[in-house]
This record gives sequence, structure tokens and C-alpha cells, in this order.
Amino acid sequence: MTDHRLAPDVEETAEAIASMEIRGAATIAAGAAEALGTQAREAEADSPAAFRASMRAAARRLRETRPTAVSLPNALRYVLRRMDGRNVDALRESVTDAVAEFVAQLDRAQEDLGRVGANRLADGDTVMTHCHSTDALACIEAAVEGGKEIEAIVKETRPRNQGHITAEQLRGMGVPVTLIVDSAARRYLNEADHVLVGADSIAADGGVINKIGTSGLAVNARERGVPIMTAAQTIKLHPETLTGHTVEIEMRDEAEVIDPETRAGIGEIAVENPAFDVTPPRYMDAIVTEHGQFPPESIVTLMRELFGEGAAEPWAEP
Ligand SMILES: O=C(COP(=O)(O)O)[C@H](O)[C@H](O)COP(=O)(O)O
Repeated sequence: MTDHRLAPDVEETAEAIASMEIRGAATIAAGAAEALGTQAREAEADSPAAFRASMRAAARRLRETRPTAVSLPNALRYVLRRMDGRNVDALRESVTDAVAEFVAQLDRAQEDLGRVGANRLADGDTVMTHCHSTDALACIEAAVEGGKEIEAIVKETRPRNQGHITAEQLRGMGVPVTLIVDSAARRYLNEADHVLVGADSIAADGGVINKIGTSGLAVNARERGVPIMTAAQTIKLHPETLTGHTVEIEMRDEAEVIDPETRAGIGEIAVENPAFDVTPPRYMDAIVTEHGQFPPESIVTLMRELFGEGAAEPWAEP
């Protein structure tokens, strides 16, 4: 295999995604696209073929960091598909333009879906959240900016407590927040008017892949009669599921669940740490995207329209 030098920023971004310094599906997508932009600027290629090969190598390095959020390969596909030109300068420019276009589109999509999601929230509503999703928060932000008073019940979201980030950002919007442990969710659903979550991937059958605990929350919400919606830009649609593939669920370090010393004190135990789960479409009321809201079962139509070309891997060695 040829050795293609990666820009230091590509390596740093890959490490930051793997260690979750850069996390959340939309943020990962933007980070990966921007790293491709740096690779394009810094690649020391003396031929178009060498330039293309170095871009593919950078994309492969970024791709291998986290397996579940499809926004990552979708971002890489978006940029690599637009790489075009007869010489290195033209190729470089096409990548730079594609990255800028992609990031602008992400921001626009989030704003647009925020307005759609906000329409589902009424003045005085209390919303229960899980994990930290910029798409979900965009809905609350749009509702608040529209003059609605919203309160939030925020699940801490073990093992990494991303609920704390959600709580902080909601406070920044002036939203009153009650933080609860995950196991208190069913009790507090009595006080919630909506459950609002994000997504890492959405499958062709409308299944929503999101932070572990989402599916249990959805089942409890249905039992309590509380509507649950997923806020997800279409970059979260998983094209490979159109052809029957399943979404890989990331298994993370056991030390996130229990520190090694405490574990050793307990004795020999198995520890498992899946980062995500799948909520079946029948437990989800709506998927809110920048193209409007959809019942989960109908998302496949949008997926075919936007990703009909399938799931090519433009980063593979030819
Ligand atoms: O599950 C998570 C984050 O998991 P992790 O912390 O393991 O990355 C978020 O709900 C989705 O990624 C959506 O986020 P966004 O709406 O910001 O794309």
C-alpha cells in the first residue's frame, strides 16, 4: 500500500473524534469535513493521482474513528464526490469549496429543522432530553426564540454524562432545567409533555440509532402517552440500510462504566458498554428533519430521494 502523508490536523481530528473530544453526530461530520479541507490545503502532491490518493487516505483515517454515526461517512462522501479537476490546484479548490458548502449546509439544515421541531412544542411545555444533541437543542432554541416558555428535564446519560452539556446549553438559553439520573426517567415522564432526542443514524425502516437508553425511554414514553420525537438532519440517514445492512453499534471502553480499581474490588465480573441502541419505528412519533417532519415508516422515501445512489466508498483504494 502506498504511504500517503496525512496533515497533522487529520491525525489530531481523528484522535479527537475517537476520544470524544469532538462528539455528537453533526459536530463529528463538520470536524471530519474540515480536516479533509486541511488535508487538501497541505497535501504535497506532485500529480492529480497523488493528490486524490492522499485525500482518500485522509478519509480512511477519519472513517475508522467511530462506527455508528453515519454523518461521518456521509460527510466524507459529500466532499470526495465533489473532488474534481485536471491539476492539483483545481482539485484542491474543488475540495475547499465542497467543505465550505457542506459546513454551511449543516448549519442551515440545523436551523431549518429547529423551526420544524419548535412547531411541535407549545408555550409552557416541559421537554425531557437524553444525551446531548445539537439538532434536538436547535428545536428548543427556536421555540424559545419564538417566545415560548419551555422547561427541561435532562437525563444525565451515563456513562459519560453528556446530559451535563445539555443542561449547560439549555441554561444558556434561559431554560429552567431539572437534572435527573437515567433510572428516574419513567417517574419524571409524568411531568413531561414531550421527549426530544437526536440521532446518530436512521435506518431505512425508520429505526432510530441514538445514545444507549433512547429505546427504553421511548418505550416508557409510549406507555405514559408522552410523544417522542427525533431531531435529525438528513445527513443522519444511513444509505447502506437501503440494501439490508445493519448499523454497527459501537462498544466502548469498560473503564467508562466502572473504574478498574472498584471493579477489581468486586471480583471477576463482565462489563459491557454499548454506546448506542436502536429504537424501533413503532415507538417513535416523528422524525424532524430540515425537509419537514416524517412518520418514521415513511423516512425511506426521503432516503431514496437523497441517497438513491447508494453507499459508495470513494475513499477505498482503487
Ligand atoms: O447520541 C448522541 C451523541 O453520542 P456521543 O456523545 O457518543 O457522540 C447524540 O444524540 C447524536 O449524536 C445527535 O447529536 P447531534 O444532534 O449533535 O448530531
